[in-house]
Amino acid sequence: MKQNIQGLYAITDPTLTPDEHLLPAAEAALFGGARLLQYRDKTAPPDLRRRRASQLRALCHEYEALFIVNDDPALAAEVNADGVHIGQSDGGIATARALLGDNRIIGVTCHGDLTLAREAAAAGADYLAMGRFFPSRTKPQAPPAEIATLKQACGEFHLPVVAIGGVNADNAPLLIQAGAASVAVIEALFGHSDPADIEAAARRISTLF
Ligand SMILES: Cc1ncc(COP(=O)(O)OP(=O)(O)O)c(N)n1
Ligand SMILES: Cc1nc(C(=O)O)sc1CCOP(=O)(O)O
Ligand SMILES: [Mg+2]
Repeated sequence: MKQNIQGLYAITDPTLTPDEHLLPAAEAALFGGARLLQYRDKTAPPDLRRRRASQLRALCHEYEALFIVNDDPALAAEVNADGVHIGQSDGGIATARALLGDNRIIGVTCHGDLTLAREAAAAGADYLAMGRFFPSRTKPQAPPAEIATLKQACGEFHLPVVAIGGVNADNAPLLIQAGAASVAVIEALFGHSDPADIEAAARRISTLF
């Protein structure tokens, strides 16, 4: 499972994709080639989050893609997700590892900071997420990161590095050439409402790998 952290990493967004369209939108991204899918919803009530996370896990596994839950290691454990993504304020790697065990994936936000990346790698992260590399309308306040730092991280760590922030089919090649194992994308996929357009956008990015 951990060796499959590679390729297009789709991340859901409740503002861009209303709940009633979540499953068809996610399926379109998977059909277009997404290899990982993260459920990122900070606003849905707990029951709905549980139900959607279980449904997305099943969908991802139909496409042999990895299913990751954002922010919430307890939910990831409860729905038997493949892993969790945590930021610098999301409770720490040790807590997540205690809930998820050694076989699940823990991804960690390291911004553009090699010190954070070294700490995350030493604490047992399975992938390092760096960004944001381009302006992002989804998370404009995310601190900017340099592609030179991405290149350095990809050379230094024996872990996959995921690049995020304003990524689309036109700029993704810069990140892949720098060594990113995966690019994480929200708006360039889910900014489309027609599933056929989501699928086409996913395919354009997926074929870059
Ligand atoms: C793959 C990936 N990389 C970075 C993030 C950002 O995580 P975080 O810093 O915790 O911010 P939020 O997503 O929780 O707003 C991510 N989710 N996924
Ligand atoms: C959730 C998130 N985290 C970031 C970081 O830099 O840590 S950038 C970001 C938003 C990514 O969405 P889009 O592809 O629409 O820019
Ligand atoms: Mg977070």
